[in-house]
Amino acid sequence: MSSSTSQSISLTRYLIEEQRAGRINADLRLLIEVVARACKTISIAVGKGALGGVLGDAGTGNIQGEAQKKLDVLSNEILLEANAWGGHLAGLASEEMDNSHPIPDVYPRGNYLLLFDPLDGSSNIDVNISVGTIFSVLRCPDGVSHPADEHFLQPGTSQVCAGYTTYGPSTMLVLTVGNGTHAFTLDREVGSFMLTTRGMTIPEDTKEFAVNMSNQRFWEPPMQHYVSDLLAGKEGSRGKDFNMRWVASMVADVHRILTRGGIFSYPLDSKCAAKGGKLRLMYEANPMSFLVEQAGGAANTGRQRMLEVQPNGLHQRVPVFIGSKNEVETAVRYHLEHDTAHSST
Ligand SMILES: O=P(O)(O)OC[C@H]1O[C@](O)(COP(=O)(O)O)[C@@H](O)[C@@H]1O
Ligand SMILES: [Mg+2]
Ligand SMILES: [Mg+2]
Repeated sequence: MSSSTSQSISLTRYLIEEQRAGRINADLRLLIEVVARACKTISIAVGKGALGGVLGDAGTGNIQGEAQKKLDVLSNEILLEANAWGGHLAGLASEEMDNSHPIPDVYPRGNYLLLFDPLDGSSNIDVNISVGTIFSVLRCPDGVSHPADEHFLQPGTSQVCAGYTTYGPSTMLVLTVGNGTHAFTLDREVGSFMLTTRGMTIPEDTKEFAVNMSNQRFWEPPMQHYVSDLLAGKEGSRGKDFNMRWVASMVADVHRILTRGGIFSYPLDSKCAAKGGKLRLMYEANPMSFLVEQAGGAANTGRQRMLEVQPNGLHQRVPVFIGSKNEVETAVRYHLEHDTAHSST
């Protein structure tokens, strides 16, 4: 499993190590620092809860057709403000904004594109359960000075960095720049993210699954079959008992999996089929998939490796199976066997 570090180094020191090793350049290092600083500000706002007047609905909606929470809007503004001045971006895109935003000429600009889910797990904000921020970094295509939505539509394999922050009992940042996945814990006294787990690794097998079971009757047959075999336990074809967890904050569910293994899935169901799924490819599924693959896990739509999906829209939704490698492959096998058996009919 992963190695917790007795002598913890700061995020800045870790990023300088990566830059010295030639794996990242100064611009990406500074961009990550800007995002981390914005997440510290969000962590303070989340931590204030009712005292800070940040709970409840904002009274506005987003392009997803969802009612925005005050913290969705506030977190988005904090990330926008911090990155507009950062000087490392050509453009950014967010769950809470209809279209991407090129960085205006008056600001210092860079060659990266940032995508983010400013506040993940919004349904848990008002009930004091862990929420988070998820982000993904791509390169701006050469010769493009004012990137538009289409310039962000790069497959997950093109990500140069991905991360999330969880605002829970402690605030943690989990990050990859393509050299493993590492966890940093915010030391509130010092105000710095300190490396607490270097090289997170996900066990290949697991006895723990996470899915919103209340959607069961809307699932496709292969998903019904897969989950009923999990629930059948050791008396069933899987020959072992499985436990279930569902926080309803993807960051919290995936963090548990990066820490002790498991499988998280938000499959296609007849309620969200027209939209292609519930969770968003560009700023939820792709960054989480990069982090999980870098920790030895797997991520799939049920029919395709997540990171190879060619995006067709900024807010595109996809089915998600992510976590322990062998368990994700098992879930995929149920789908492929079903599709093969039903391909002629
Ligand atoms: O409400 P459900 O069906 O349990 O869905 C929960 C899922 O929706 C999400 O809250 C969607 O993300 P946002 O909160 O960023 O919109 C995920 O974090 C979570 O995994
Ligand atoms: Mg989300
Ligand atoms: Mg969100």
